Amino acid sequence: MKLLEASLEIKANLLLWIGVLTMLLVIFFKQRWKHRKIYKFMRTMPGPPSFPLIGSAYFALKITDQNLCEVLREQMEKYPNGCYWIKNEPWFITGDPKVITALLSSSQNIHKTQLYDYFEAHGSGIFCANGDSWRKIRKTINPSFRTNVLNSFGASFSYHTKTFIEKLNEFADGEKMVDLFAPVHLCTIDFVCENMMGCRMEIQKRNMMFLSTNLEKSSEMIHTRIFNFLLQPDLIYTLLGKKKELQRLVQGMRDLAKEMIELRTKYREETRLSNTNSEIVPIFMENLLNSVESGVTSSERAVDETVEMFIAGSITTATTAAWILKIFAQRPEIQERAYKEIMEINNGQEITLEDVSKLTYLEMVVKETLRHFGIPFVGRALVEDLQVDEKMTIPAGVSVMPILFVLHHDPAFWEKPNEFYPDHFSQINEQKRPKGVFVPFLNGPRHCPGNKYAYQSVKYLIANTLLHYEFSSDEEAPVDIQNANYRILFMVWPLTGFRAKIRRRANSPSNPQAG
Ligand code: HEM
Repeated sequence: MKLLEASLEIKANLLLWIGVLTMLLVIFFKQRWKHRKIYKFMRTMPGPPSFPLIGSAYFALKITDQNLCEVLREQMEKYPNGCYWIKNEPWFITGDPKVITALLSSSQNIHKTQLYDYFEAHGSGIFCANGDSWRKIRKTINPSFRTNVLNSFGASFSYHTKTFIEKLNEFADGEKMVDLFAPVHLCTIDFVCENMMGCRMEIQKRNMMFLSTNLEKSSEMIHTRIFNFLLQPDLIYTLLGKKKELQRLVQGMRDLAKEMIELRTKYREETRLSNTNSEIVPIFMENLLNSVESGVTSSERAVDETVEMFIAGSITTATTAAWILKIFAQRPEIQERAYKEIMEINNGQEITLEDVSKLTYLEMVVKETLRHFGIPFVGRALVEDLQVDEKMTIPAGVSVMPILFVLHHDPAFWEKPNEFYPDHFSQINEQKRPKGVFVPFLNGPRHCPGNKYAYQSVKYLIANTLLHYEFSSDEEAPVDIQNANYRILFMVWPLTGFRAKIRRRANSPSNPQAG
């Protein structure tokens, strides 16, 4: 009897196991069938070998804070259009202009990949938003970047640049190598606070250095997490105390955002009460507060949007301007040509916002800086099949990572891909180059709305600074720019910092000894 019971139990167990196994197989094959297009695409395209559980993510194990560009470059050389299984997700990593152009011009494939979720530590605003939430906020902010609004920033640029020029005098002994990033960043923060938020916060005069150093640290932590799978689970991140540290670093920016929202709200109320009919320029904060008043945006979300605009508008322009000063210091012939152009505009007097469009050589320098050191890659999760050409369609469900630094160094389009050579952007060379191979601000529906503002503010700051100071360096200019190591903090950063020696020009307009 006991024997019979035992045999029945074994049979029942066996049946149970067969049932479970069949169910798992059904789920597995259903998934494979549902995603058959993805599996087929991933099989047919080249890519590194993939292993159970980790897929092909093992290549990321070599990544440190300082060699990300190098590792990606290595991978791209092996697989220029490469398929990777990363944590069970299909990725297509590419520097191919055809794929990048098709992706950026798609009106449907504008979803950011999951990697952007880590940026929510800074705020859940437009940068990470998708779907309707993104559409609503993008519609709200677009008018803030129209030409008439941008043209109204002249007085603010002039005021804060004068403060910057005064501050730089502290370091202008012509001897010491000084890291220029924080002073430049405080100035671009002052620009953004006044031009985007309508608040003169005097960040430079109040020496609010922590805003720059904290943003540098928090951005570094977020970028490290993106490429370190061990740090990705929330539980581990919290237990290691990193979540708390990030919150602490971001707090100062959130407090500043709240302060600016309060100030601008008060200003709007006072303007309404005083019944003045003066026209209010629709800067970013005006549009945002209108959207809060009409119930489209919540007050909490308005803080997130303010923080994100603060970051997007300040750290990118500061990185670009600081790179340019570093390059001037290492390449006196480029500095001299830019200086000559600036001197010819107003005979050595202040460059105004209207003058900025005449600075064609300086614009070439800005573009060449963005070609080498701009945002190195972006990511989009396809929600619809992406037809690249008659031979290639990337199926929905794949995440695509366009590597802009590979596109921007493709020898097919650049005469001296690895050199700093502003003439890549001479009128003739620009006309020869196909569209879509230089996209530091992307193209299409999700392009950077701040592109014109970025050129305007960087050119304004550099031109007026160069009238007063000359830069030099102890560091040699690298011969092969692309094959060096860099950090990534939104954009590409030098490992040695943005260091240069500063000397006040004898004929500087504010030099008491100037003739
Ligand atoms: C040299 C300076 C800049 C560069 C190279 C740059 C580049 C970019 C790029 C590549 C993106 C797309 C990022 C992605 O999809 O992952 C982007 C987005 C964005 N940028 Fe810029 N940017 C610069 C300056 C600015 C400025 C000055 C502002 C505002 C004042 C700004 C505001 C934004 C915003 C709000 C987004 C998100 C747009 C959206 O998702 O719809 N950027 N930027």
